[in-house]
Amino acid sequence: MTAPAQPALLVLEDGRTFHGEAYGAAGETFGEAVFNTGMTGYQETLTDPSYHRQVVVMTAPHVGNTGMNDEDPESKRIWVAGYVVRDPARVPSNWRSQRSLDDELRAQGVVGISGIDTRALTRHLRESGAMRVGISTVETDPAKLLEKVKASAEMTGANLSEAVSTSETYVVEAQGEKRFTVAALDLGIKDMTPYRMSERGIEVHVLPATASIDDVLAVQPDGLFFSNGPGDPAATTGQVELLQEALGRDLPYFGICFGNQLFGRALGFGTYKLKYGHRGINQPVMDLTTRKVEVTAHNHGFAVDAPRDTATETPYGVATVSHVCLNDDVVEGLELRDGSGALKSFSVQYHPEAAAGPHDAAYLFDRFVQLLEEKA
Ligand SMILES: NC(=O)CC[C@H](N)C(=O)O
Repeated sequence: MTAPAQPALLVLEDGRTFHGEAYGAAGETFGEAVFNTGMTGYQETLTDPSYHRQVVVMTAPHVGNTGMNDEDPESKRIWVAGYVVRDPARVPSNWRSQRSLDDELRAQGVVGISGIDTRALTRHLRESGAMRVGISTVETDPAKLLEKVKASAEMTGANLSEAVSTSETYVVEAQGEKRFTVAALDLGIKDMTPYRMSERGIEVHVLPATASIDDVLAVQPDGLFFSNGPGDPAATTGQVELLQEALGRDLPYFGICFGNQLFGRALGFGTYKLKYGHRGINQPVMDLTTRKVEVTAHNHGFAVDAPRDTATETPYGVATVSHVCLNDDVVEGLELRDGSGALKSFSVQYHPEAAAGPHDAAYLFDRFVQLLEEKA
């Protein structure tokens, strides 16, 4: 006999209400409701710091089947503010599983809800756009929960990277012979990213989000990297100025996701909020130089506003859009070249570290190494 399920309530900012069952920790939570279409990789999703303050709805109908292990997390904790699933696995089954997802959510105090028609919820978010949401196992009155949702923090204008960043610098050593040193600003970095660099002979110094240009130069870097991270790129100023100083000193730069948005801002472009964002592991992106299409992992709710077909003169060189998403033509990559056409810096909006996701975009780490080689 299993204990009767505890009811839980989900209320969206526009009043749409779903009734489900408590999943993970009991309690109440608020955040921006977003959906992720990945059929695998829930452990990487949960521990991706970019999901800070977001309630993630999984479109995969059955979640938790392979349990949780100590190898796959992308950071030290679960960052999602809440978790919405349709049908959780009652018994995880995988040779690597160490505990159940339900137990892990509970141990980390993450409030979730199950038994939700996640298809209906996702269609609603697609039609009406990402919005605030509340989940509660204690409030039974939707109107009262709605009031709290409306009083909760918005994602637009939120500056969150410092809240998730490391407080101390740490070093990820190069595997094999050390070839280069890179200063990586942790705006919410996923562990796989420095790992992908270390595999290529890069010693990665992961710096706090508050690092100054002097902190960056102190590690005598061959290149600079800005990671993914939560929040609104338009609400970030210090890191944009840091990047501009580095570009002014001709330091080669590579950025991923938030690092692409801040690169865009450093080059003078704006950013804007997408209606419901891209979150999943099968998003088609075209490299506009080679016209090759790659299938990629995404997690972004904002994007860079830059012209597709014309180059833009900036104080640091000539900037162009290098990649676009084939679903909606959103900018997925930027390049900066000097007057002779040589690559100086670049960034992508998607996730070449691919945790979780396909490895089509791994070449971008090789491109960074090539850039460091050319500069050496
Ligand atoms: N993964 C990321 O770096 C996300 C960047 C930004 N917070 C966005 O939602 O667009």
